[in-house]
Amino acid sequence: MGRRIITTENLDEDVKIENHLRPQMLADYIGQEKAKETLKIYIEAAKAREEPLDHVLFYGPPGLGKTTLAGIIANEMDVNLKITSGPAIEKPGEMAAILNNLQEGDVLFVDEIHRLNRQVEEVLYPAMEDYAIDIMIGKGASARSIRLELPKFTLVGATTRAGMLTAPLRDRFGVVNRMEFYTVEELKTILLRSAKVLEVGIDSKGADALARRSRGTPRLANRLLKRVRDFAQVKYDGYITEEVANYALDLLDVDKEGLDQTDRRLLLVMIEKFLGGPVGLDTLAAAIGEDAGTIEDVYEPYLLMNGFIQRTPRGRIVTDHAYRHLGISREIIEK
Ligand SMILES: Nc1ncnc2c1ncn2[C@@H]1O[C@H](COP(=O)(O)OP(=O)(O)OP(=O)(O)O)[C@@H](O)[C@H]1O
Ligand SMILES: [Mg+2]
Repeated sequence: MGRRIITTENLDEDVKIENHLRPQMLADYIGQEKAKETLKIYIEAAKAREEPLDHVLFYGPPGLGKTTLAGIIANEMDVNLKITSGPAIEKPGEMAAILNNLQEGDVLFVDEIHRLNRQVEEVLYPAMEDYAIDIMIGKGASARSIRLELPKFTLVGATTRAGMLTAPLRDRFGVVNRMEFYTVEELKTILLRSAKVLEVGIDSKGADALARRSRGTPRLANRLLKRVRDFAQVKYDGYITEEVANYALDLLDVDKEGLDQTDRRLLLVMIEKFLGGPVGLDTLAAAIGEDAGTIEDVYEPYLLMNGFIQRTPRGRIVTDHAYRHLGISREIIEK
């Protein structure tokens, strides 16, 4: 499959622009009102008690601002941010070393935390609960375990797959936040702010057109902005209006509802091969040649939220809204 512009995964080109587009403080962070509200209270309370913030877990689809929030927590608490990820840590000793090098109050951000292996994860249990790790000394019969005290720290975990976290790990987070898709209004605000940072001219209707096609996801909004900017520069006089935005987005094959080719192909396969469903996740995954987990975490949430598909006990079904959007008549298919 070709690279999707609409993919919400982190592409290399994003990393460059993302870092200076990331809001640094809570007040600049748009949307996610519920998460923001809770964090604000916990941060204030922790600061007043001069204690580290309780461990925080963020979960939800990619590109909704989990990493950004981890950075903001560190900034608001005025402490260091250390970043690692589940797949990056292979041995318990590596995790122990990272923990042992933290300073009092630091934030340790563990991205893709559901991908930690079991032994590494077990190091986190006493670390999170008692700020201590148990280390084995010696070998064989003389082996014994000693307890090493750690500085008090805050673990911030992020995952796209909350269902894959083990219960003991999940239970050790004091604050658990689900990330929501952003509204068009929120995305518009983010886009106007990003345009300012990138020094791109854009009017309100241009921002609106981009926001509508960003799949509720700030990362995509910023990426589309960048693509459309290039386009405006070459084809128009560098200014993004509604017309420029729509023209560029049509060329990029992102439709009015923010669906790209992969989304549409998923719906079409469901309609053409499975008469609109119900079809099971694994069957669907095999039919379009994608991993079932990727469909579930990356493609499906947006399609579900916007009523293109529904989940039933017997599998996924395509809705009337999707048929209308694709311009396909249900009757013709069902004959
Ligand atoms: N609330 C927000 N306000 C403004 N910009 C945002 C906001 N949330 C995210 N962004 C922008 O979107 C980009 C992606 O956000 P971020 O990297 O935090 O997502 P993520 O949830 O960590 O994604 P992943 O699951 O792929 O790691 C960032 O560069 C940031 O500029
Ligand atoms: Mg991230």
